[in-house]
Amino acid sequence: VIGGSVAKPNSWPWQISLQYQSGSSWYHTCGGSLVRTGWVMTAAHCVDSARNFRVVLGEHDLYVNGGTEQVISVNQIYIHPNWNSNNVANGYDIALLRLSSSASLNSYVQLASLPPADQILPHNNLCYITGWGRTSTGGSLSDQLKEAYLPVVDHNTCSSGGWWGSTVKTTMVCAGGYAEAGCNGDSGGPLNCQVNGNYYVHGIASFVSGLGCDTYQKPTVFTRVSAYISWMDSVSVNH
Ligand SMILES: C[C@H](NC(=O)[C@H](CCCC[NH3+])NC(=O)C(F)(F)F)C(=O)Nc1ccc(C(F)(F)F)cc1
Repeated sequence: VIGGSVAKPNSWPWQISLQYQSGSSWYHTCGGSLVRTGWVMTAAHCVDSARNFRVVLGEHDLYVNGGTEQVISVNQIYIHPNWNSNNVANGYDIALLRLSSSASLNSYVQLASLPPADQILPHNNLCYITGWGRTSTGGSLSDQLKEAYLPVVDHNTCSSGGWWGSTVKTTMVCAGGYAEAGCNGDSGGPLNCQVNGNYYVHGIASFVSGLGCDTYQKPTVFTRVSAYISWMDSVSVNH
């Protein structure tokens, strides 16, 4: 996350750290959201490599054991069937991870609220991106979970010339500020949007400009969660 600030610990209790194993160590690679006690929602591009993954719930500082963490291995990965790893502009950058055991819900670990199917937020709707991603383009990951104010940029604006143009589809949500953005390592994490006083996960961090995470008129692009409610229901009810 570029800009913003360090979040109050566990103030986004559905946020998870998706980690992969290399040798005997584990590394943060993406964010995600706990959507059922046994299911995590993340980006397809985070899990389309043949790696061993685990999720860490109740996490704040990646390098400090705060005593609130729950580490659970990933049993099964369900990537959207239309996802094409060579074309993130196509969309479908969404995956569901089946956990090997259920998370214990408490004040540090809670389920995300998902929006109703097909809900579209208005321009400038209040949202926050959260994640442990790079804090500057090419910089290092954040040790502690960060949050940044990222108001919605409506599709009309986001898909216009000089902005993302036709790269952005209606199955995506754009959000951005002038100095705030998602960056590598925030992928898969939530865009937390306030609707009638409650926070809902409306986006899954998908991509930023290859020219830099906070490039002018290239707001962070998220998978629009409300476009995939029925797909998620069909996966979880059948597995
Ligand atoms: C370097 C930059 N990285 C990203 O945007 C990465 C992974 C994107 C998946 C692509 N396999 N995503 C992020 O950093 C995220 F946090 F914003 F989600 C990138 O690849 N950007 C990018 C790629 C393709 C396209 C386009 F859709 F145009 F093909 C636009 C931007």
